[in-house]
Amino acid sequence: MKVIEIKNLKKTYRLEKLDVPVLHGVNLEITQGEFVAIMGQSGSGKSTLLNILGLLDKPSEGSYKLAGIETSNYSNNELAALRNCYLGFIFQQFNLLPKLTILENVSLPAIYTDSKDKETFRDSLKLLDMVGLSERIKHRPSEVSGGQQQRAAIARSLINKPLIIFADEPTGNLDTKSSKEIIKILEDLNNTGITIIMVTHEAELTACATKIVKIQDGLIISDKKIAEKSSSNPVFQKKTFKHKTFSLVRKFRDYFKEASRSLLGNKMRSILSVLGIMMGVASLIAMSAIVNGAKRGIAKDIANLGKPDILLVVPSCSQNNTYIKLNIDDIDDLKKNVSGIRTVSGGCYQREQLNIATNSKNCNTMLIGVSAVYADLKNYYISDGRFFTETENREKKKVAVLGKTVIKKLYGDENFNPTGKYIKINRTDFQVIGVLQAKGSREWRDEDNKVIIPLNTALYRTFGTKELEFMDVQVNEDADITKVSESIIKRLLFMHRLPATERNAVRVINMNEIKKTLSSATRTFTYLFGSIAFISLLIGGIGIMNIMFVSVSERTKEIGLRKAIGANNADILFQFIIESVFVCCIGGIIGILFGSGLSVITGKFAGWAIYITPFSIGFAFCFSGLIGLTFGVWPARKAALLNPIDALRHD
Ligand SMILES: Nc1ncnc2c1ncn2[C@@H]1O[C@H](COP(=O)(O)OP(=O)(O)OP(=O)(O)O)[C@@H](O)[C@H]1O
Repeated sequence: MKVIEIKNLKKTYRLEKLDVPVLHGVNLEITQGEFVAIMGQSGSGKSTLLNILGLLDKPSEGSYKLAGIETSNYSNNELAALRNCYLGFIFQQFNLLPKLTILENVSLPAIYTDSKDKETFRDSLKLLDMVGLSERIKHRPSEVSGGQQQRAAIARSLINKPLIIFADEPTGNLDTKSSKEIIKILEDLNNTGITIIMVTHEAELTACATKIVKIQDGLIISDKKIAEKSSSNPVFQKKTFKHKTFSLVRKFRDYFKEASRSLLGNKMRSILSVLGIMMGVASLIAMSAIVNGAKRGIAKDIANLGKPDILLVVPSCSQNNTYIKLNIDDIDDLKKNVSGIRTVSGGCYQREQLNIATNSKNCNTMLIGVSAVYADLKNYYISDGRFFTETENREKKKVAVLGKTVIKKLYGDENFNPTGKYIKINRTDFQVIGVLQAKGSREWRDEDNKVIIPLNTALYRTFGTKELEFMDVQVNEDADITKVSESIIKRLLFMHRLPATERNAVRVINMNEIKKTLSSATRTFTYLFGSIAFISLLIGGIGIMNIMFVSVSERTKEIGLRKAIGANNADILFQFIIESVFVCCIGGIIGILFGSGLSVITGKFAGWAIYITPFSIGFAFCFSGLIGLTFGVWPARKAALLNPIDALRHD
């Protein structure tokens, strides 16, 4: 049976502006089981012909039938499958992958087939035994001699049980003894029915050939059959030349294995790739931790501002150095005479910190005197006991509500319930009637380090003053807050007998405005830090792309070899994309750990609130994978589209 039939085959290489015709209409027939030696002078076109016969290159013109089927109708992927299943290659340069062991090199073509791992392992061992390399399976190519490398390459070419073996000057780099050994192996293989097509310069190596084809200036000048030999390889009849498909799961497992192998094989390059993305992810995590911490703090501040629609009234200094001395009568006056007001709370606090003593323990804290409605307006919740009533306020009762920090300082345990007990404020006994629910501390400010007493008690018994420091005015829901604010100023100026020109003697602050400002500051923070982190990740991604391009360029020969032994475009594309995604995900994980550690340490030293959310961790990880995918596609595509023979010839 004719296994190869070519008619009028031409090949012209196209250089930039120059056409180089190499084969000028070659006709050749090879029968199954033959051992063909192709000979000719250097530059005559032997390798070009062999590469076309081996489906590594395409002819410019003419017909090439492999097993009776025209090959020009096959797609690139089908050609890859044909190379993988039916053809074996032995190169002058051996083309073993230096980072893989001899055993791994031999098994390599099997990863592009559907054969089982165990089978491949067993077959590889058998083949290595056959070529006399059983003792060297764990060695790397650089650790064995040239002859041994070529024997390993022969074993590799046999792993998928090929029907034809193409050998391009297989002994070109070997000494005489090794050359003889290699030719002997090829002869033995030919005796099992495998067709051998070998390019050689050396006439003595053609002793075992059954046919010698001589080529000169791109034309066959002699095609001489020396011995009659043909075989009817039973495998040949069983096999069909069609593209095989096999489990995607297995394919991806192999891509993953190849990617990790290649990353481990190029540690320095992998570390550099990981580093770039790691820094990007670390900055993303650190920034999101800081922004989320700040957001939480701001949210707490907003909550501490109390109910919505509250106006804070505070004395202020006008241009004439006048300021309104707010007093307790203003509270009732505003309630009565300004429409749109729901309730008013007055307040004063001791700026100098007080000494509160009980059981001989002292504690410095903030003493605040407020109206009974204050707790409701400012969202103060009581964890034990109760807040004081308006009656207790009017009757100047000596009762106090304590914050958790005060309790901890006085009783040693913040969970202690001191209701009913007495504490001394300025040598006067106050009964503790309630405990404030913890609000937490924010940077230097501890919201729980306070004692609240009724306003009248504070003014008349403790502070000895009639001046209020602030008033909180809650506005009706349907009222226009700006108008109410204006009316309050007018009423206070009137009550304190000040002209309208002194309107700056009091300030009315709209808490809603403050809330809006805080929220918009949070948003600005998020966008600012988010874009910085995004840019640093982008830079990391561009770094990955550069390194991947370098990797593709460094490994062009490897890509050529993989394609020669059967990898199709998708195999190469996925291998490189998975490598890039894999590197980015590892960079992402290290970046998450590094960024979290960094933000916690920075937070401790700078006194910033830090909050690392599971979302930001998940987002950083997925985003780093996405960066790997996005920036890996271009280099991977470049690798996938390489022509096998051009890639193999790459230096
Ligand atoms: N990719 C290419 N682009 C342009 N010219 C090429 C290319 N490959 C080969 N050639 C040219 O084609 C001609 C034949 O090359 P080929 O490698 O087939 O010769 P050969 O007979 O195998 O030679 P040798 O025995 O020295 O390997 C040479 O002149 C070579 O320069």
